[in-house]
This record gives sequence, structure tokens and C-alpha cells, in this order.
Amino acid sequence: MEDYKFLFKVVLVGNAGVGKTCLVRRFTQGLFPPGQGATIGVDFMIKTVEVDNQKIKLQIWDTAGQERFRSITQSYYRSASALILVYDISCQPTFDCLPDWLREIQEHANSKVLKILVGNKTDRDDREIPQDVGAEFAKQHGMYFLETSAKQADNVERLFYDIAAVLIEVSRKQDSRRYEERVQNDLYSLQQARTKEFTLRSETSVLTNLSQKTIYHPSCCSVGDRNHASNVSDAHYSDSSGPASLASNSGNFITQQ
Ligand SMILES: Nc1nc2c(ncn2[C@@H]2O[C@H](COP(=O)(O)OP(=O)(O)OP(=O)(O)O)[C@@H](O)[C@H]2O)c(=O)[nH]1
Repeated sequence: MEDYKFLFKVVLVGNAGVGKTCLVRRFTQGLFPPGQGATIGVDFMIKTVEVDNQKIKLQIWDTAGQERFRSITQSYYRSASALILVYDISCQPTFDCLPDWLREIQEHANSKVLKILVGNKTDRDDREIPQDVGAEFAKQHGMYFLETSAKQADNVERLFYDIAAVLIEVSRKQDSRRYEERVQNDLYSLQQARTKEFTLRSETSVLTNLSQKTIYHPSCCSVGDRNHASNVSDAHYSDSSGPASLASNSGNFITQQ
């Protein structure tokens, strides 16, 4: 049986030809495939990594960038833990399309999905999008940012390991939030139960006091003036809400020590 502590689904999206498949194959198989053909629909690969001595299984979904597959690929966004949005640093149109991709993501992915912007093909010397422009775009849209080269294996391992590390952190926080909520709920129930028990006990003790030891003094009497005291059975109070409102009655109720 495979032992792993976490399983995360990571989905790559972005224009056709930006290098999504090459990034996945570089990471999972350690190679840069020559003459990589276009992806048809979706493809997936699995790689188990180790972060903080824990085995993490990454299920990596490589989607086709071509428009005609869009309705198929969109359906894979929903259950993704992380979405990697890739553009080609040497191809301006792939960067210009990013807002459209973000709209797609917003429409079809979970609102809490981890989003990572990747500028691929840094090995090329015909760069069209400066690094700081990519970084600024990522910042504006609450995304992590990294530039990579699938060809030269630059930052590819780092990309997936960083994602795994962040997802573990997010998952731990969710676990501890869930744990805190559970503790809060338990504490609340306990408190409710205690309050109920306490109210019952105080009601019982007030009633016991009333029936056994409490004497009534009209408000003109001084406390302890036993000459005016009568047994509780003579005490009258008009508030039908019972023992809890006794203290506010005009007469003084004094408990004999
Ligand atoms: N120079 C360079 N070329 C790359 C790099 N990554 C991918 N390529 C090339 O870019 C082309 C497209 O790569 P793919 O990985 O098929 O691109 P894709 O984004 O998966 O494309 P679709 O499957 O059509 O969506 C191929 O010719 C790759 O050899 C890179 O880091 N550097």
C-alpha cells in the first residue's frame, strides 16, 4: 500500500505552446521531450515528493491550451488545489491573454485555489515580457510568481516543491481551524450544559431557602428585625416569574444564617 500524507491536485493552464507539457515532463520524468506535440484534452501524471519528511502525492493535470478543448479542460479546474497559469516570456500574446485565463479560473475554480503565475522559457534570448512586469501582474492578482525554463530545468523542481509546501501549510491551517472550531463548539456546549445545571441548582436552592429558612420583612423593616418577621408562607410576591425575580421585589428577603 502506498503511504503518503497528502494528495494534491495541481492543474496547468495557459495558451497553447507556452510549455505546460514540457514543464510537467521535466518535473515528473526529468526530461525535455524533443518535438512535443500539442496536448489533446487533458493528460495527467503523478509524482510523489517529500517535504518536511512527509510524502506528498502530486496529481498533475496538463490541459490543452487550444481553444477547442476549453469546455473539457474547464471541468478539471473545480477540484484543483493549485492552478499554474503559464505564459511564454518570449511571446507577448501569451501574456496578454492572462486576464482571460483569470476570468476562466474565477468562473470555474474554487475561490480558495492556490494560483501560481509562471513565465516559462527563460533560456530564450528574445524575451518580450520583463520579469518585473510578470511579477507585478502576479502581485496585483494575488498569485505566486516564478520564471522557469523547462528546457534547462531552471526552477522547475522549485515550482512544484514550493506548491507542495504551501499546500501543506494551507491544509494544516485548515485542520487547525477546524480543530479550533470543534473545541469552541465543545466549550460552548459544555458552557451551556453548566449554565443549565447551575440555574437548576440555584433555583432549587432558592426554593429550598424560601421554604425552610427565608423570612419576609416589609421594606420598612430593618434587616434582622425579627419582630416583624413572618414565616415564608406569609411572604407575598406578585411577580409570577418566580424565584429569579425575588430580589427585585419591594420587600426584603433575608436568609437566616
Ligand atoms: N526554449 C524553450 N522551449 C520550450 C520550453 N518549454 C517548452 N518549449 C517548447 O515549446 C513548444 C510547446 O511546448 P509544450 O510543452 O507542448 O506546450 P503546451 O503549453 O503544453 O502546449 P499545448 O499542449 O498545445 O497546450 C515545444 O516546441 C517545446 O519544445 C522552454 O523552457 N524553453
